Amino acid sequence: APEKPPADDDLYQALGGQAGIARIVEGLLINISENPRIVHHFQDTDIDRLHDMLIEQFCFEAGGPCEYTGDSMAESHTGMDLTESDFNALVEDLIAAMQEQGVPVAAQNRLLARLAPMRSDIIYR
Ligand code: HEM
Repeated sequence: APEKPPADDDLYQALGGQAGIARIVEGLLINISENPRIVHHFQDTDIDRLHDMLIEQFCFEAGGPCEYTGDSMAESHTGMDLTESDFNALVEDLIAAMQEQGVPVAAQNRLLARLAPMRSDIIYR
C-alpha cells in the first residue's frame, strides 16, 4: 500500500512547487532519453502519460496538493525484469535533473527517501 504523504508541504515547496516538479520530471525524461543504460526500456512507453504520472507521484510524495492516479509501482514495472543497476541508473538521472534545477541537496535526499521504499516493487518483477 502507498505510504501516507508527509504531514506538511515543506518538501513540495523546496522542490519548487508544481512548476519546479514539472521541470524536474522533464529533466529526468531528457536524461533517461540520453542514457544508454536504460533508454531501451522506454521504447514503447507513452511518454506524455509517464510525464503526467511522475509529476502527480512526486507532488503527492512531497506533500503537495496532488493525488497519484496512476498504476501501482508493482503493476507498472512487472515484466520488465528491471535490476538494481537499472534502478540506480534512473535514480542518478533524477539526481542530475534535481541538481540542474538547483534543488538543495537536503531536499533531493528527502524525495529520494520517499521513492527508495518502492524499489522492491520495481526490480526483479
Ligand atoms: C524510483 C524509481 C521509479 C519510480 C518512482 C517510477 C515511477 C513510475 C511511474 C509513476 C510510472 C507510471 C505508471 C502509470 O503509467 O500508471 C512508471 C512507469 C514506467 N516505468 Fe518507472 N519508476 C521507477 C523506476 C523505473 C526504472 C528503473 C525503469 C527502467 C529502467 C522504469 C521504467 C518504466 C517504464 C518503461 C514505464 C512505463 C510503463 C508503460 O509503458 O506502461 N521505471 N514508473
